[in-house]
Amino acid sequence: MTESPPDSPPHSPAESPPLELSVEDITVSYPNGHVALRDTRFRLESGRICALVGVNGSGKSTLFRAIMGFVKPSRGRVQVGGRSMQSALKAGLIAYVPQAEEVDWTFPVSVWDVVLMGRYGYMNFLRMPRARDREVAEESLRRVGMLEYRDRQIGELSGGQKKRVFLARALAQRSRIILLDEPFTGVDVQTETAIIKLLRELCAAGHLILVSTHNLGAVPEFCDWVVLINRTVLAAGPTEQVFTQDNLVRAFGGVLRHFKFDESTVQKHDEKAVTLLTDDERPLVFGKGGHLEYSHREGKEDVLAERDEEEAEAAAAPEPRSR
Ligand SMILES: Nc1ncnc2c1ncn2[C@@H]1O[C@H](COP(=O)(O)OP(=O)(O)OP(=O)(O)O)[C@@H](O)[C@H]1O
Repeated sequence: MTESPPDSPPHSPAESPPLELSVEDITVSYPNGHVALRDTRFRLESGRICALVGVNGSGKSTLFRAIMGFVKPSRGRVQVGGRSMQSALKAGLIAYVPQAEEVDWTFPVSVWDVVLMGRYGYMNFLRMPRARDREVAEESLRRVGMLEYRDRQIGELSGGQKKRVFLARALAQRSRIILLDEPFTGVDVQTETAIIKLLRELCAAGHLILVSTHNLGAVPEFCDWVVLINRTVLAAGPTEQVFTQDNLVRAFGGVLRHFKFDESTVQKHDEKAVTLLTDDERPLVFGKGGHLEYSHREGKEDVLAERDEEEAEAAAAPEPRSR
C-alpha cells in the first residue's frame, strides 16, 4: 500500500472503503508487574461511535496507550485495516486525544501551535506549514469553537477548552480513527453537547470514534457500540445489547446507585416496575426484562418493535408448570 502525498488528507473517509480496528488478544503488563489488560479482544468498524466503558483502573487508558504504541503488549497485537499499528500510525490513520493529566501544560506553546502539530504528518522535515495546513488548522479550531483563542498559551485555558483544542488537533490530522480518553470529564453540559454533535458528524462521514467515558448516562444517546472492560473485555457489541442491567452491574459492581420504582410512568411502562441505575450524572432507566429505556423514542423504532415482539412471544409462551 502506498502512503499518501503530504499535502492532502491521507484518507478521505467518504471515498475510502470501510476500515477495521482489530484488537487481538492483547495482554499488557507494566514494569512493576501489574497486568492491566489480559487477553483483550474486540473489533470495530469505521462509521461507528464506540464507548469504552469501565470502572477506574479497568484499563481504558492502558488500552489507548497500547493502540497508540506507547506501551507494548506482551501478547497479542493491534491491527488497522489488516496493517500493523506501527504502519497505521505512520500513515496518520489514528489520532489520539489524551486525558488532561497526560499533557505537560507548562510547555510554552500556543493553541495555534498545538493544532498545527496535527498537520506534522503532512509537512516536510522542516515542519513549515503551508497554506493548506493553516486552512485545515483554522477550520478545525472553528469546528470546536476555539478559533478566537488561537494565540493563547495552552496552559492558560480551562480544562474544557484544552480538551476542545486537542480535539481540534485530532481533526486537523484528518485521521480515520479518533481515540478520545475521557473527553467529557470536567466539561460543562453545553460543551459536552457540542462535542457529541461533532463526533456524530465525524461518524456520519465514515470515521471510527472510540471514546472512553465514565458518563454512563450519555452513552446510549450518542454511542451505537460499546466495549465494556474490566482488565479484559466483559462484553462488546451494539449499545442496546451490551448496556443491560446485568452487564453494567457486572462491570461496575457497587459503584452504581440503584433505585427501584414499582409503579412508574416512564414512557409506555405505566404500572410496570423500572429500575433506575445511576452513576450520579444521568440516570439509566431499565424497563421490564432489564431492557434499557431511552430518553427519546425517536430513531429507536427498530429496538422498540423488537422488544414488543419479544414481549408478545413471552406472553404467548405456555406458563411453566408449577410443582
Ligand atoms: N505506569 C503504570 N505503571 C504501573 N501500573 C499502572 C501504570 N499505569 C496504570 N497502571 C495501573 O494499571 C491499571 C489500569 O490503569 P488505567 O489508567 O489504564 O485505567 P483506567 O481504566 O484508564 O482508569 P481511570 O478511569 O481511572 O482513568 C490500574 O490498576 C493502574 O493502577
